[in-house]
Amino acid sequence: MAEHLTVRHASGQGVEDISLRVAAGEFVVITGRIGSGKSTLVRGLLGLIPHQAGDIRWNGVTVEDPASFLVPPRSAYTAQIPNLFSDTLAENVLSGASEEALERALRLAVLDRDLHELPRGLETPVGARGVKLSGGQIQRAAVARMLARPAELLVFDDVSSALDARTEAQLWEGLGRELGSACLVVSHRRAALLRADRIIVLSAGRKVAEGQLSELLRTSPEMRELWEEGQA
Ligand SMILES: Nc1ncnc2c1ncn2[C@@H]1O[C@H](COP(=O)(O)OP(=O)(O)OP(=O)(O)O)[C@@H](O)[C@H]1O
Repeated sequence: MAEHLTVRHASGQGVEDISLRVAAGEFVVITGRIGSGKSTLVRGLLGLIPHQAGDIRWNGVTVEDPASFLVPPRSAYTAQIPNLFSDTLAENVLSGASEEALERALRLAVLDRDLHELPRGLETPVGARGVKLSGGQIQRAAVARMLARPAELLVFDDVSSALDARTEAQLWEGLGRELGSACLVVSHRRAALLRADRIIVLSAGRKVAEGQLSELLRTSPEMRELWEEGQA
């Protein structure tokens, strides 16, 4: 879906000449150190920041305006620091999706266990004027919102602040079991790396390795270091 993509911030930093593909149903992890360009790459890919060179494609066809095209039912995204609207938790998760989707979305996002702690459960007002949720709860609510409507491609930018390692493994396993969507996941966690069909390793804005975990652990020093430092 990206061919030779270059995305630079005003500072000049960013990612250079990255090509990546995600096939239907595939689970692809983008990993790398802090500041290696993982968020810049997914934000550029989704058209949330402009790219300076390269091409974004969907089923082989160039996408002229990714920001308006890569939305449900094609693609959905959870940002590293998402926002909730000033409304109830239920409305934030549903925002127009069907009620039947709610229970599954809450369960898959591992938010169901938090509901009894909230003063009014799903009817608790959240967002700027509502009850203050933890950073993890906000991120899980955003994941639940993403899962409440079908999308062929789910993009997660680092959910590790929302989920402990075991719960993150549960999320990836649940997605695999219950949804057929392709996943593009930014993560440094072993839970994600172990689940990955393919891993893309970034370093200083460049793709330095790509492949399956076992192969990368043999061939990529950067992957080996990341794995050994892994906090999972
Ligand atoms: N909005 C911005 N404006 C200017 N430079 C930025 C901006 N966001 C990121 N950068 C720079 O671009 C480079 C890549 O950052 P990016 O956030 O994509 O890395 P990352 O791998 O996602 O890191 P993290 O693990 O912290 O999320 C870094 O050098 C960073 O300082």
